[in-house]
Amino acid sequence: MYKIAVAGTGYVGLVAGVTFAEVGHQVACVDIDEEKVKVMKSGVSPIYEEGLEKLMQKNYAAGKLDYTTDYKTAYKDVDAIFIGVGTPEQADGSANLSYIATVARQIAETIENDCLVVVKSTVPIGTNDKVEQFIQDFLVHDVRVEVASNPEFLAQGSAVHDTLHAARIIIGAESKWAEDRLMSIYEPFKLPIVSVNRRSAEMIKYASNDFLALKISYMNDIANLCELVGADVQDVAKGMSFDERIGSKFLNAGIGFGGSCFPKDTKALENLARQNGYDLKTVKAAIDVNKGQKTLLYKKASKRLITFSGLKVAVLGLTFKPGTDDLREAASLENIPLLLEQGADIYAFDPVGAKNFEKVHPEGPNGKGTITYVSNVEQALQDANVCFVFTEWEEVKKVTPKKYKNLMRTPLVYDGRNIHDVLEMEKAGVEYHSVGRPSTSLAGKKESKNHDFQNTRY
Ligand SMILES: NC(=O)C1=CN([C@@H]2O[C@H](COP(=O)(O)OP(=O)(O)OC[C@H]3O[C@@H](n4cnc5c(N)ncnc54)[C@H](O)[C@@H]3O)[C@@H](O)[C@H]2O)C=CC1
Ligand SMILES: O=C(O)[C@H]1O[C@H](OP(=O)(O)OP(=O)(O)OC[C@H]2O[C@@H](n3ccc(=O)[nH]c3=O)[C@H](O)[C@@H]2O)[C@H](O)[C@@H](O)[C@@H]1O
Repeated sequence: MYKIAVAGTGYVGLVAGVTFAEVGHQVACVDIDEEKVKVMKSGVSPIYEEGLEKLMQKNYAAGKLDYTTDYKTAYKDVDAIFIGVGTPEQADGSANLSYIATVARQIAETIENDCLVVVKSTVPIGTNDKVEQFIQDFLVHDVRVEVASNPEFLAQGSAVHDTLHAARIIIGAESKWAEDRLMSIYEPFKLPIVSVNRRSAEMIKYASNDFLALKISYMNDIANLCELVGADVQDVAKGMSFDERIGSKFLNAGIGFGGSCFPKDTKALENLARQNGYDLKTVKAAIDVNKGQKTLLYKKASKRLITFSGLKVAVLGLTFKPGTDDLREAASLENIPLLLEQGADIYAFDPVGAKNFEKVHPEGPNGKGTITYVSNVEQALQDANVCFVFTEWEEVKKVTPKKYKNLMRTPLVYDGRNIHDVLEMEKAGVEYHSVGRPSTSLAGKKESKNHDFQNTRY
């Protein structure tokens, strides 16, 4: 059993702290947000993550887990401090490391024990070296302190499961002491561990996230071409997925990737490459494709409807993906202001994201149009002129073609997550547009009269 402190109780810090306690360590979760700490002490999770609240309550009651704003007491005599604070994007795309620096300074001035500092936040390559130097420079007591990298790979919506059943734990250490301590902290998880140097560990995180982002952008690029040449990207993805080298995951085309990480981590790596005089073309392309993808359906609908003024617009899904109440870089945040700007009356359904959306846009982003938050899909669809699907929540996936047809004033659906069957929608009389698939014939299919193949050599 180790005595551990975790700095930051966001998705990464809180889940790390709770799962460390669950496997037997003694954990203090530190945050600067007093309200958050109060909420957590009362047994309530400040974020929506399946299974998290239960584990919080269980380990808090067992005395293995505590929450505090008092970092001085929390850091003073622990074996390890995990840093899980944010590294948000700055205007030039680089990562903002000021939160990390603040914690490093607090650690340097506080620790009275030999301590391993572990950077869990996603940080540019070389940051761990700087954090270690910084702590050494400001160290008040004569203790041994080293920094190790331990990037996190959990996905929001399945954070607890992903942590307890992670595909691998990455450890980036520069000494046997640091490596051994981190390995034994993770020993009770019984998971595969890959131990490398700090810079490689930092790179593994960016390379993994950006590879996944690239995979999505690649499929979106192919989807856009599919539309032009009459192929169906879902069938294409299915055909590709049987090749084990490609795999079946992250092949879903749609209105692009959002969330707190892919958008910022692609930009941060591209920025880092630029700083080093290297043109990271593949990642740049992934960013570029994603930019165009987010408002693709809005643009299509604008062409079709000319204006949204006075129209009732059903919006299904606000969060960047299902299973989370997080809105960061969600497609809804780009599309809804455009719709409101044109005077649309939006009826938005999201099982958990509405409250957060309201916080960001309390009166509607631009003062034009209106936005009403409803508690079920039926209320959103009732008498709507057009519907946009932004998030593939189960409640949304379950909407039948008949329901669209019967509830909407005009059954016109723009699906950014490709969740419905094109033919079924057509049969029910719904005009259906998705990404990289043929639209229903009600939308007017283009017949190809192209005989160029006669001149093509294969
Ligand atoms: N959200 C995710 O799914 C994943 C995030 N990451 C990375 O982990 C890092 C953290 O991300 P999130 O957990 O999403 O961040 P978050 O923004 O949800 O949480 C950060 C927390 O740190 C607190 N904080 C700020 N300064 C502090 C200080 N000096 N002492 C203590 N607490 C402080 C904030 O009040 C906040 O509660 C980022 O680098 C991110 O890229 C990595 C994998 C997954
Ligand atoms: O570093 C991070 O923060 C995390 O980023 C992602 O996790 P997350 O952002 O929670 O969500 P994902 O499930 O990866 O989805 C990200 C975005 O990609 C989109 N996506 C995903 C898969 C797909 O096939 N198509 C697609 O458009 C989703 O709709 C969503 O907007 C990674 O999956 C995690 O491994 C990583 O730890």
